[in-house]
Amino acid sequence: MTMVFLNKEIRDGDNPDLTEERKTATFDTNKMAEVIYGSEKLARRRREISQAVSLIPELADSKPLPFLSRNEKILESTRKVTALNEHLPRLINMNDEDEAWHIHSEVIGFEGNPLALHHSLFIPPLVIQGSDEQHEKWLGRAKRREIIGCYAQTELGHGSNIRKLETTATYSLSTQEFILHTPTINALKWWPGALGKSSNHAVVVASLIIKEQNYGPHLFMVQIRDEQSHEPLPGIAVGDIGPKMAFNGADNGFLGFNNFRIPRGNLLNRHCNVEVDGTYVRPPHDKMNYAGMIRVRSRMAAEQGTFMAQALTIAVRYSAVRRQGFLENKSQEVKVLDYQTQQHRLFPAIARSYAFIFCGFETIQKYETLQNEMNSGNVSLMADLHALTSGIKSVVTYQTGEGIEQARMACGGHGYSMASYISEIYGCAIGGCTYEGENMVMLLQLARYLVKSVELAMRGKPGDLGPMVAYLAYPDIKVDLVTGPEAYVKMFQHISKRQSIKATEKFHRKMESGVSRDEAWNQCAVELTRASRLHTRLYIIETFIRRVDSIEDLSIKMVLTDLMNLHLNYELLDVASYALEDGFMSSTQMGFIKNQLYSSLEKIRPNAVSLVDSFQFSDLQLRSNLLNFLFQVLGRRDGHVYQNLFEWAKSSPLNQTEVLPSVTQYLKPMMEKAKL
Ligand SMILES: CC/C=C\C/C=C\C/C=C\C/C=C\C/C=C\C/C=C\C=C\C(=O)SCCNC(=O)CCNC(=O)[C@H](O)C(C)(C)COP(=O)(O)OP(=O)(O)OC[C@H]1O[C@@H](n2cnc3c(N)ncnc32)[C@H](O)[C@@H]1OP(=O)(O)O
Ligand SMILES: Cc1cc2nc3c(=O)[nH]c(=O)nc-3n(C[C@H](O)[C@H](O)[C@H](O)COP(=O)(O)OP(=O)(O)OC[C@H]3O[C@@H](n4cnc5c(N)ncnc54)[C@H](O)[C@@H]3O)c2cc1C
Repeated sequence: MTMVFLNKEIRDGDNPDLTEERKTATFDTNKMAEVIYGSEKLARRRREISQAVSLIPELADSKPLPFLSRNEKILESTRKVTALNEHLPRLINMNDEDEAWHIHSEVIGFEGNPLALHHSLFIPPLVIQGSDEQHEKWLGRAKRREIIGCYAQTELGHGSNIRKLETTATYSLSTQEFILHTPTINALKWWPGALGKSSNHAVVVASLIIKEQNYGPHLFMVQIRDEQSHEPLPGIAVGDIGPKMAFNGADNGFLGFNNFRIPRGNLLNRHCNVEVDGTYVRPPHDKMNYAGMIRVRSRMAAEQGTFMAQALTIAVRYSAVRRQGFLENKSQEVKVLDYQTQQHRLFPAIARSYAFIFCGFETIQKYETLQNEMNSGNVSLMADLHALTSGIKSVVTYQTGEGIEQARMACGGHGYSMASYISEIYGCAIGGCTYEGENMVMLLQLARYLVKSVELAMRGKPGDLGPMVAYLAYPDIKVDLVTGPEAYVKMFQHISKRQSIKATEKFHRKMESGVSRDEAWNQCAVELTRASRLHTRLYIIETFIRRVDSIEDLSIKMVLTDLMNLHLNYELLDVASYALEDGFMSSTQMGFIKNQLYSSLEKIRPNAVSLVDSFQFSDLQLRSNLLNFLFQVLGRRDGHVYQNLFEWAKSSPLNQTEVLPSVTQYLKPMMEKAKL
């Protein structure tokens, strides 16, 4: 197989409609990939990895995954991930997390696997919260995969409100051990990925109790299964929680403890500790134990942006080969991509994918700075990054869900088939609205920060506002949108500021009228979450503009400017009512935004296929290659969807026999009976 990524390069046998699209592009997709992934080297490495993977047959799916049972899915994902691990040292730089993520998502896809959480949720908290001694003890073993782990925090009864987790870790002075216990059914750990059947270790989050005092949630390293037999250890009840909307190649699980003892040294104690005599040593920040969650949230914008980009690659390519209906020329049906409604469905989502990826790389860097600062004892950046990532995680997951669903609908009936792969992407991505902090809960976390910031501004202390919220104290000066992106930012700042102030004032008025603080907060919660969304969308816009400003290559800058303008107009139109309400935006400006939006769609049209080609997802990653094996087929780079859809249907297990037992056992007798 030849892997070809240059948009202008034409491959024999590709669907001519797609070839035509690639010819009209005004830029080089390899150059765009450098911008998306950060550098020539990073983009090239991704291509090299995809190329290498494509040459190893055992890394491909052996069957179309939707036709497999749950057990078969887990077996298949485990087969692939263990085969992959054998090849990894040769294929990637083992210290590079992005390369690891890329190769896993290529080989495993969205079905998950029993090691996915080992790398993303078990090792990181051990690194962040474990002492050097603890790293010595477990980290090497974990990295070598001598042990398999997961992150067990959520319980049957509590996920969002961590302070109320019921699993206890009681310090025993006499034996210098912690006794882990699950006092009620509600306290069973519930959801942790890879816990059910695969892990033999877990980082367990439990309430630390010393001399009957509760010190809140802390992290403990716990062995849950025997390393030889893989049987649960005495005092442990563990199992799978059953099938989910997606991610069924992974075994999310439950876990209960019956007075299960672990040594004192198993409390992850880089930042806090329990001394032999039971003295508690506080961490430098109250929420230090939550740092791992900030880390994961900081990675979600780029991750979700990539998920949406995959669905869009499938939908845009398909829309360029799907012909249905007529425009002016009645002798040939048009590509559905030529319909304005189709463009409006897909192009703003392409812009959001780019925006999320750009924003995501910034937040990952911010987290790395935080991590370095924390290691040297400075925790002052935690509050800001917690607020920022809480908002970003919520907005990107929701909008990614919207974008993927639009991609599905854009593929008509074939989008609803699992052959499109879009439902699997959707099922996995939409989980992001819930995992790593339910979206409303996280928006309300950001709202706390915004309310405090507005209060500072109201108290005449704008100098105390961080750069992220400085605009809350800016004066209102009308803007002329014709002048370009800065004016859009100012308009958005006004909208966001006004909503934050309105929500804060409402909250204050409620309290002044005698309503308790918590009740007043709840009565303003919808307005508060609106403020958080606006603030976050403003932040994403600003990162997009910053990124485009930094680009030197003219052809790339031009097409990304078109995409950015589309984003600016789409986003502003979506929230225009906030600015129309107080007259900050005129109806003439509203008309201008709409016209700009429609003209952006036209400008993007010739580059649409190349904009998605630039993500450089392989056919394997999109589950769209149908070489020796049968996979999902809609997003194929070569555009040959129809014959492959037919092959896919033929491979359905239902078609392996002409007459099914459902017919012989039930339908046939029913019809016979009806004849009597
Ligand atoms: C190598 C790659 C391998 C494989 C890849 C293969 C394939 C890829 C393809 C697909 C994979 C895709 C996806 C994966 C699929 C599944 C996901 C799997 C994992 C999911 C994991 C989880 O979900 S883990 C559990 C996460 N749980 C949560 O997030 C819980 C949310 N709740 C909380 O965080 C807290 O309870 C709370 C923050 C909401 C409230 O905490 P609380 O203690 O009650 O605090 P408050 O009283 O509200 O606030 C007090 C002050 O504290 C401040 N605060 C709170 N948190 C923080 C913080 N983290 N940092 C700093 N400050 C914080 C808060 O702001 C308050 O401050 P004030 O000043 O206002 O007082
Ligand atoms: C695919 C997947 C993988 C997961 N993997 C893991 C894992 O590996 N490890 C792990 O520990 N956990 C994991 N989880 C669990 C996940 O983190 C929790 O489900 C999530 O944090 C939400 O908590 P919850 O289930 O308690 O939701 P709830 O909090 O019960 O949410 C229910 C509703 O209540 C609302 N609500 C709750 N509190 C408030 C509030 N204060 N204000 C306003 N509204 C509120 C929510 O907005 C929501 O609408 C996973 C979950 C999923 C779906």
